[in-house]
Amino acid sequence: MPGEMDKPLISRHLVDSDGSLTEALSQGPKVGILGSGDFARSLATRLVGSGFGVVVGSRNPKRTAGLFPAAAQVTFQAEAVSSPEVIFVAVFREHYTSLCGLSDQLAGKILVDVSNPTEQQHLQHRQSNAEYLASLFPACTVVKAFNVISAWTLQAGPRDGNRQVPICSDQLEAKRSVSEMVRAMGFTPVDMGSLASAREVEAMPLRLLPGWKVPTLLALGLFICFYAYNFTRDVLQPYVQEGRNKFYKLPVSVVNTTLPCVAYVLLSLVYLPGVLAAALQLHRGTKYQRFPDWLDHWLQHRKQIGLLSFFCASLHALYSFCLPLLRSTRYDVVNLAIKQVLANKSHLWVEEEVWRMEIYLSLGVLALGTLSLLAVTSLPSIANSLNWREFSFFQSTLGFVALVLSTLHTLTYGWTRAFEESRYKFYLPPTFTLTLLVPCVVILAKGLFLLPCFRRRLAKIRRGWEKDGTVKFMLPVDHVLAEKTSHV
Ligand SMILES: Cc1cc2nc3c(=O)[nH]c(=O)nc-3n(C[C@H](O)[C@H](O)[C@H](O)COP(=O)(O)OP(=O)(O)OC[C@H]3O[C@@H](n4cnc5c(N)ncnc54)[C@H](O)[C@@H]3O)c2cc1C
Ligand SMILES: NC(=O)C1=CN([C@@H]2O[C@H](COP(=O)(O)OP(=O)(O)OC[C@H]3O[C@@H](n4cnc5c(N)ncnc54)[C@H](OP(=O)(O)O)[C@@H]3O)[C@@H](O)[C@H]2O)C=CC1
Ligand code: HEM
Ligand SMILES: [Cu+2]
Ligand SMILES: [Fe+3]
Repeated sequence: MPGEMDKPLISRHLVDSDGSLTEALSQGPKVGILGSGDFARSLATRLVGSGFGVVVGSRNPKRTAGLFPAAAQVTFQAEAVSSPEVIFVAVFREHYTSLCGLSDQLAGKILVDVSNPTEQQHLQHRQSNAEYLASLFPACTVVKAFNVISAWTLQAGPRDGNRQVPICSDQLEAKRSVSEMVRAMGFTPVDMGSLASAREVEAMPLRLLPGWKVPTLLALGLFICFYAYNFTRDVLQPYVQEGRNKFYKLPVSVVNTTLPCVAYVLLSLVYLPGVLAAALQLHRGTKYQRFPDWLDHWLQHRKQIGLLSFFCASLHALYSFCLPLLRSTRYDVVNLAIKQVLANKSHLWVEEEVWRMEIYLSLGVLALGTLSLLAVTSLPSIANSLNWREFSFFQSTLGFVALVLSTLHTLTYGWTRAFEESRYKFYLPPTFTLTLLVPCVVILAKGLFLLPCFRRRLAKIRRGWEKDGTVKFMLPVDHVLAEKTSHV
């Protein structure tokens, strides 16, 4: 649509000194909106605020006019669609057919489909809402846009909501015009290709934190298992075997021996797939073979698993700082002091215990500090400012350091407890011993891969070297060429 659409959609001149927007708007090309609901109102507000001329088409303009900004014109649908080239269809899919009476006036115009299907509709319809609209108005060009932006973000502006607006259409020109509008409204257009991808764009708002489901279920599962184990050892066993009531431990103490174990196991599960991947590449002698699906999926969920580990470790640190505040801790301290006095002992000081505590707490703090660096670098705005070597340094190298520090923290906390019979309750070993297996495998394997023979081979493989040397690619056999070159 040359001419009208060539002009920038938004007239760049500033509004008049008296701030009256209406004159400014009359010059810029008008934008039409069909529908007068929540989305239409927010869209009109944003468009007016971005300097566009807006005309709203409603079945009942009298009733709805008062809801729109003064600068927007609210009239009947037929009148609203006569002049604008771009018209937003802010009605639900089930009401598209009610617009068919406007087909003649709409012919040749750009219709922007902003609709979202419900989960159930999305599964029920094979055709996306946008493609359905295009089938009802074959003389129009349909562009899918703005469906992932809520009416609130549209109204408030992109500062506190999602800024990206996925756009798709079969007509490049139409996509360009709408992209310009998107930018003028302060959002960022993301080209999603042809209208065939409208279904994928309509699925976006239906997803809830993709990629977090499996890691969250894993963390929850680990928490339940470790909590049950600690409850059995720390509460049930004293109750059953010694008649001592330790149920008061449930809210804090048992949680603070469960959370660290979850954090620590999750952290090791972040680095285990990398080790398995490296072992596979060494074994196959190439990087040009896909990892098995389960490993691929695991590698793609490391960020979520890592952040959940950091979350649990942070809660564990907070709980640990609260331990001295517990009433039970105070009673224990006073009772211990009385016992000391009654036993006529003055000086309670176990050098080894003092050192043990000093060391494992300090290691815990260092481990958490290192993990927070990883958490910070996984924020998109920070990650985008790092090159892949810097990102890998933080995520891979520092991540491994955090794993080693957490292991030392756990070992020094455990100290010799794993070898003291009294620590076994119902014959169950101290909880920290269960957490050590996976991290130690990862640390040993990573240590192994640092040996020059493995490190050099891995580096070669990652630069494209292959074990059996020949890189298999076949040139088309050309007999004449073969003839000519055979006696070279
Ligand atoms: C708090 C926290 C936040 C995290 N945030 C993120 C995040 O934002 N994004 C993220 O991805 N992870 C994140 N992680 C997970 C983890 O830190 C990273 O995935 C890290 O890169 C894993 O490093 P690695 O050494 O295990 O494996 P990698 O260095 O990723 O390598 C894994 C395997 O892939 C193969 N490989 C690696 N490089 C190459 C190459 N150049 N060519 C061919 N094959 C190669 C090798 O087999 C290697 O062993 C986070 C973890 C934590 C604890
Ligand atoms: N609300 C939001 O945050 C978002 C909404 N959207 C999409 O925007 C579109 C509109 O949503 P929303 O504004 O919330 O919905 P509303 O119900 O608030 O408004 C829909 C409008 O459609 C018109 N309409 C209602 N019933 C009929 C009918 N039977 N026949 C013809 N037209 C009818 C009405 O306008 P009138 O009476 O003036 O003709 C009504 O104002 C939907 O497709 C939605 O998926 C997309 C992203 C976010
Ligand atoms: C500021 C940081 C930290 C502090 C102050 C801290 C403190 C503590 C304390 C006080 C205990 C003993 C808990 C109890 O018996 O009640 C403990 C145990 C433990 N901590 Fe930490 N810790 C920190 C960070 C971490 C991190 C980052 C990890 C691993 C990701 C971790 C993993 C563990 C484990 C596995 C145990 C043993 C739990 C058990 O088996 O009972 N800690 N820590
Ligand atoms: Cu649908
Ligand atoms: Fe997944």
